[in-house]
Amino acid sequence: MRKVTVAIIGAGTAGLTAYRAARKHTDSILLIDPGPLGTTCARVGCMPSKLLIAAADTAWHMRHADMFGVSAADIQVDGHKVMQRVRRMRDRFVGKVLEGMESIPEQDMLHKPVRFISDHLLETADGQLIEAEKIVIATGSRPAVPEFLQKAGKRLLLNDDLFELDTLPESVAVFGPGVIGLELGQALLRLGVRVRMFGVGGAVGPIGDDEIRQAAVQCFSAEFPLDPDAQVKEIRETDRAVEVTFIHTDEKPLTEHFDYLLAATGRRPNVDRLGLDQTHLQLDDRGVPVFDPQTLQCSVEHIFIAGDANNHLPLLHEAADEGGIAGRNAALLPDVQPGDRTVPLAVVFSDPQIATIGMRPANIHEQFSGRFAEAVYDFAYQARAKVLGRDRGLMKVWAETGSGTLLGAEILGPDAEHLAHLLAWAMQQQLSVSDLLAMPYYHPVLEEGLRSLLRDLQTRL
Ligand SMILES: Cc1cc2nc3c(=O)[nH]c(=O)nc-3n(C[C@H](O)[C@H](O)[C@H](O)COP(=O)(O)OP(=O)(O)OC[C@H]3O[C@@H](n4cnc5c(N)ncnc54)[C@H](O)[C@@H]3O)c2cc1C
Ligand SMILES: NC(=O)c1ccc[n+]([C@@H]2O[C@H](COP(=O)([O-])OP(=O)(O)OC[C@H]3O[C@@H](n4cnc5c(N)ncnc54)[C@H](O)[C@@H]3O)[C@@H](O)[C@H]2O)c1
Repeated sequence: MRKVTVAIIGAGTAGLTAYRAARKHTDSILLIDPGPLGTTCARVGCMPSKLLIAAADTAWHMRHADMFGVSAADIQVDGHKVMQRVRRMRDRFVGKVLEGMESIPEQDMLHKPVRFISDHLLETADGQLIEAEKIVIATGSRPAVPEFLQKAGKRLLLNDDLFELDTLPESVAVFGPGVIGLELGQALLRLGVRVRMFGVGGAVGPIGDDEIRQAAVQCFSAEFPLDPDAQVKEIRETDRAVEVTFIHTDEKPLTEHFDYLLAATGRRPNVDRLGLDQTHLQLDDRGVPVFDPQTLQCSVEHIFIAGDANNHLPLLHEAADEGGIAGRNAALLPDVQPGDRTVPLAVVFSDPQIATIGMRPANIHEQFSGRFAEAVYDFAYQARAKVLGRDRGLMKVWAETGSGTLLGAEILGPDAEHLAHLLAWAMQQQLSVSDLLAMPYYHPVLEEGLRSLLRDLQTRL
């Protein structure tokens, strides 16, 4: 039996940062992962999706060049070349991660999946035992595919599969207008793929505010058929397609055929195959260990959980931050300290982009009832957005009455990624509306739209 001070299960973003943080305090450490290595973000997540979107944006701008009096005639999208670049660049990003892992001594790694057989004991499939004083779970997540979508058979695509396609398909039915569905579905559409998007319950992306959600539905459905609350009657795999029967706007059933069905219906943490029932860990109703988001410590004091595995904030920068906190706390147990968590920030790389910053609207309504004000801004009136031909979307900011402290914001609009950072950084510094209004604003820039919103918000405080 191998005995170690710290075992880290999963060598993705969270696991690797946990390893580096723990390694500062102990040499007795084991990083366990059967692979494929290289992180979800670089292999099948953030990076290949952004590469596909970059190609799609280029095609879209060329197609819309006419509005500026510029003609880009005969635009061709070469599906093979698009996918080749996605994979070539993706492989570089993965290569960088693997290169970074070369500094990890081979004796610190175990390339096998493990399960718990007790609070301190892990076992590989071939019976190898590892006794660990402290354990960090960092096993990530995988797509959650509802049973009825499985009827698409071999025409069912997950994000992992999409990037392996040799060329672009002719048509794709996208299930789930969440973050992945919007990003990949819109990118495919802009590359010339026929896309129809189906949702449930009306949700679009991570948007919490109803007015912004409705604006998003309007915006996206002007570009492709999107039903955020679809009634899908049947999914069937045929010899040459996947057949989707759904209730159309005229209340009649309609059947359409697609090359593929892309399931983007959410992700589930990889904790169900870890043998957690063999431990004393307290689990929530989804089977995820209950944990403290500040320290990442679970109910069994020597076990920590970081990254997508805890399903708290399944984003790259959060996985990295959590890995660092969990690795440090595991190594130094019982000296467990709350780590620095940053203001919540999420960006969807659709067009228009979507961003959520700080507290969610529902929480603001609950926790600041009668003590907050909000203001909304329509990008249709924004000079810079009009110049760029990208004047679609809404932005909302919430602030506490009296103090004027910024509480949260949601943006559907051009370059939301940058405005979102500005707001997140301001919130992290606990700036107020008047603090932000005292900042310089150039002309003509998108930030002037934020200033108009803040002036309006100031009058409501
Ligand atoms: C299509 C897509 C696009 C995305 N885009 C963005 C984006 O633009 N921005 C952003 O912030 N986030 C994005 N994300 C989310 C981001 O990729 C994840 O939040 C992040 O990669 C999670 O890191 P992690 O370390 O928790 O998991 P991972 O990187 O998945 O690492 C988990 C590791 O655990 C290993 N493992 C699993 N089970 C076991 C076991 N039993 N034993 C040992 N090892 C095991 C796996 O092999 C894997 O290496 C995207 C995700 C997807 C799917
Ligand atoms: N830009 C980014 O930061 C980025 C990009 C991609 C993924 N991610 C991360 O990955 C996570 C997972 O992304 P995701 O898009 O899979 O999940 P998600 O939770 O964002 O969206 C899932 C969507 O599927 C819908 N849905 C569920 N069941 C359905 C069904 N049967 N039919 C139709 N629709 C259904 C949900 O209502 C929701 O709108 C995100 O929450 C995010 O944390 C981040």
